[in-house]
Amino acid sequence: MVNELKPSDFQNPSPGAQQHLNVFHKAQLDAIGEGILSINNSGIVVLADKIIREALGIFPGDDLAEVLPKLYSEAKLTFKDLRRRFVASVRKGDLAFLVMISPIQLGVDTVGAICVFVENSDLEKMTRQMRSYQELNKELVALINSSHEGLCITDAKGKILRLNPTAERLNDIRSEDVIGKNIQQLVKNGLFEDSVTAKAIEKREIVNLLRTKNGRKIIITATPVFDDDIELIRVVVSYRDVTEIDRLQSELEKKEALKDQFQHHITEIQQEEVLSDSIVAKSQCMVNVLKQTIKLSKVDSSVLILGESGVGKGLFADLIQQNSARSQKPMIKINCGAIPESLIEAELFGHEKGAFTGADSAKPGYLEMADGGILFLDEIAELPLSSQVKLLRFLEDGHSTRIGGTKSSKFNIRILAATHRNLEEMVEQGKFRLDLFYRLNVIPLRVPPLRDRKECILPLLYNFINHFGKKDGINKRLSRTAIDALLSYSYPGNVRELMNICERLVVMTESETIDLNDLPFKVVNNNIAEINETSITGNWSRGMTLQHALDNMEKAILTKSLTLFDNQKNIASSLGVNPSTISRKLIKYNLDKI
Ligand SMILES: Nc1ncnc2c1ncn2[C@@H]1O[C@H](COP(=O)(O)OP(=O)(O)OP(=O)(O)O)[C@@H](O)[C@H]1O
Repeated sequence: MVNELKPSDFQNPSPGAQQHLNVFHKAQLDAIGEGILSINNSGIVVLADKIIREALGIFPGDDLAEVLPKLYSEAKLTFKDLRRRFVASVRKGDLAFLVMISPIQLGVDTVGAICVFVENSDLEKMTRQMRSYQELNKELVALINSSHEGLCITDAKGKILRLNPTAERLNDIRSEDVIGKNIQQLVKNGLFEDSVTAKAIEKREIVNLLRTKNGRKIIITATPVFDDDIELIRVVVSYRDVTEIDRLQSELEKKEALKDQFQHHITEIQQEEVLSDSIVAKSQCMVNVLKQTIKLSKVDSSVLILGESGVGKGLFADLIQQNSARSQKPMIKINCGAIPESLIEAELFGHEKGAFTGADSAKPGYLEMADGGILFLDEIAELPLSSQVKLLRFLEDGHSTRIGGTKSSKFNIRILAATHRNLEEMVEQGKFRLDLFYRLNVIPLRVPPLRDRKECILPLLYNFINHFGKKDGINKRLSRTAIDALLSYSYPGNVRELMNICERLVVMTESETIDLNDLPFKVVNNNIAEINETSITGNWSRGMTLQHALDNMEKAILTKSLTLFDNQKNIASSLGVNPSTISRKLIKYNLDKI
């Protein structure tokens, strides 16, 4: 072996120089740090570096087909197609390698192959990670590109990195014209309309903007993205076209408004039907109560109907039932004041056979009978306290047990209650349970007394005179003076009293016209009685003579009568004196000029 190589040894080495060169080659191979192995085209190992020898135990002269058959079969493919190829996971014992096979050619002939082994455990992990990153990237690109929202991604300085097709369309630009360019510069050049990215970069926070372009409303949102060290790395700008949403929203609003209008019409039609039908309501306050009633019919809450006796509370309960979803189901009415206290619970909750003396057979209660429908508790204030507790229990959980029974049953009932009493006052006095009051008073409905809705009186009069006239086949009419007197009356018994007066007048009046004289005494004298009451206490005082007090009273009566009646004849008839007396007294009190 020669100690030093001469330049000519590299062209045409002598055997000694060749030996010297081989040492270099071997050392170079070993120094690379990867396993390197070469085979001839029969698969016999020609060269094997230190790693191959020591780690894999493969030496020159070994048959690769025997020591690494998988690698050999891949090498054979390389002999054929002369392509470099990678073989993952070539294993020997515990070791795994990634091997790159490259052909060795001498002129046009393939004389063998060289295999470079790279230890694979870390590489394999990295390759797997890389593959999953690649897949993730593909997913991300697919996601971005298929998004209906426009997306533009820039780096921390505003350089555009990516733009999806929606963003291209909404901004009227092409990716190839803008990618790699700075967004602020593009904005300056008028190519891009976006002032949010710069702001998001500057403020390092999300920035929103509403832009209208070509009749389309677009919400632009720039969201800064930070790395783990809170360094700004990207800005994601989204473009959301809200034109369609806006249009749908306004369409929805229009539809809602239309629906409300229809609903309103339906309610009005229902109200008209109701008004022309069973309930006479002329004054505004009564019309309002009717409207409220129609509305609350549609919900399923308990209603407490309040109002003086005879105002029509029962009628309103009927109206709620007729207009409710339970109209086809029973409405059971109980007058709590009309049932003896000892029987009320048995009536309400029912009883089993033999539950008490006289209970010869089992009987369902009103609650059972009203199941699915409505229970109307009229005169609820008259319900005894003991029964109030039981009713409350039922209202709380919908369960009820017959008296003498053990099985409780659940009923679905809407409760309506009515009273002419002041329940709040009764609660204060301990006569009515506060908890029951709250349960019943979910929706209070107050029916005004007739004196507070004077416009209703005349229609009610006509309604009942016609009604009773038709019933008896009699056609009656009211004289002007009779109407005046009936309009002035205070009706403490409300509509019920008015109705009774009408029935009496139709039946009792002989002539076709009902006149003042036909009216009941209380109606004719109603106003005089009112005057009397205030006059006696108001006009008489100590030291005043009886004659003086009587004169004062007479003058007050005449003054009031003049406002109530058209002429002296009617005043005389109303006060039961001669017209000449009235004329004389009017002169006496200087009232004849009025
Ligand atoms: N607005 C109205 N139009 C027509 N009839 C009415 C009207 N209001 C009441 N009535 C009639 O007057 C009568 C008395 O009405 P209702 O019995 O409903 O009064 P109420 O307030 O329940 O009285 P109570 O508190 O005494 O039970 C009924 O015959 C009813 O039909």
